[in-house]
Amino acid sequence: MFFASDNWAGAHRSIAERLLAESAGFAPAYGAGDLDKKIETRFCEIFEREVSVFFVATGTAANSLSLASVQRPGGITFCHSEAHVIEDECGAPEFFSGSARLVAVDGEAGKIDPAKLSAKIANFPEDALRHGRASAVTITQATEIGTVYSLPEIGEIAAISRKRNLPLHMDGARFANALIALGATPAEMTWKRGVDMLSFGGTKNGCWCAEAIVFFDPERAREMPFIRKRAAQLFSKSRFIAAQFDAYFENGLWLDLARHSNGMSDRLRAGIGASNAARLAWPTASNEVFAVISKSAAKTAEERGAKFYAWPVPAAMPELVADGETLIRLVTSFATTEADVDGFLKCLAA
Ligand SMILES: Cc1ncc(COP(=O)(O)O)c(C=O)c1O
Ligand SMILES: C[C@@H](O)[C@H](N)C(=O)O
Repeated sequence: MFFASDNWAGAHRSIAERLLAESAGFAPAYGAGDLDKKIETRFCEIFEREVSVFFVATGTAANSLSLASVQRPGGITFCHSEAHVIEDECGAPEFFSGSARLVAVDGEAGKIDPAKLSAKIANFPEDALRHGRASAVTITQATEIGTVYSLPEIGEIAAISRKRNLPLHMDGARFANALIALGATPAEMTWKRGVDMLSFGGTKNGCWCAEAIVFFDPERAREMPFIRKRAAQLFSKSRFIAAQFDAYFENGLWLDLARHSNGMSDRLRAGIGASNAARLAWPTASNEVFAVISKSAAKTAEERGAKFYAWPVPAAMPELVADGETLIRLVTSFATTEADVDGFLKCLAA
């Protein structure tokens, strides 16, 4: 019963087998091989347009280097107040961009509030020498708290960004989960709504270590080869990232894995919703569930082997948890089974 994070899951068998198959023989290094080119073409097909793709090792690298590529001296990137880039990346976005700053924007359900974004951007006029210059906006899809931006919501954030000619980045560490939750296509959920750059995550959805930066306008990608190499993120044996994506995309495996993962969270959501020993903290749509349970139920679950994290009560929801209760985060993955979910739900009823 492993619900701590999809980062705990292993690699899907098909991806592991493809890595093994690729491990023999020789191929040009540093992204110059045929398989690298094949995957770059595959990304263009998936997004229905010419894109530029850069493999990196982690989601943090994908986020930080994407934002670094559009920064300017005194630059400001606007993100949600609970965004991974501002809460969990140890200053990497600021570091790799040469000290650009992150400015938090509030919004309900883990999503940037458009009106608050407009107001924050207005605080940074183009000639604000001391205050800093608005340089980019970033949204997380699916968000850190398991919600997803609707297509119109993405379009609204993009329209605000575009008014000030600010590139819009999407942290897609759980991109496939959001696609399945919305029933959208990759193009509909990104460039067709005004997204300029994407951190495309494969690691949390069955890959061993496969992340990519995707630019929807190759002109914007001109500096990325140098930014990536300077950050020591250019894989010499890049074909092993390409091999993972090759299996990941083959026959739609990536979407099947996300569909399963979201489905296991659906099972959790239904079980918790029907329980009189727990309740959903807020509605979620991806592979993350946040629940309020009694501390005794949490203890029972942990004693029975369940792994999950307590989660900080959002500042905007001070009344969420009563005495004797705790807020927990449950994350499902491609490897989660119905037995895992049902076993956890039984702990709540114990
Ligand atoms: C929403 C989100 N973005 C980015 C990341 C960063 O990924 P990594 O831990 O691979 O740097 C994570 C990590 O799980 C995440 O949850
Ligand atoms: C904890 C957080 O940093 C990590 N990205 C996760 O989702 O598990």
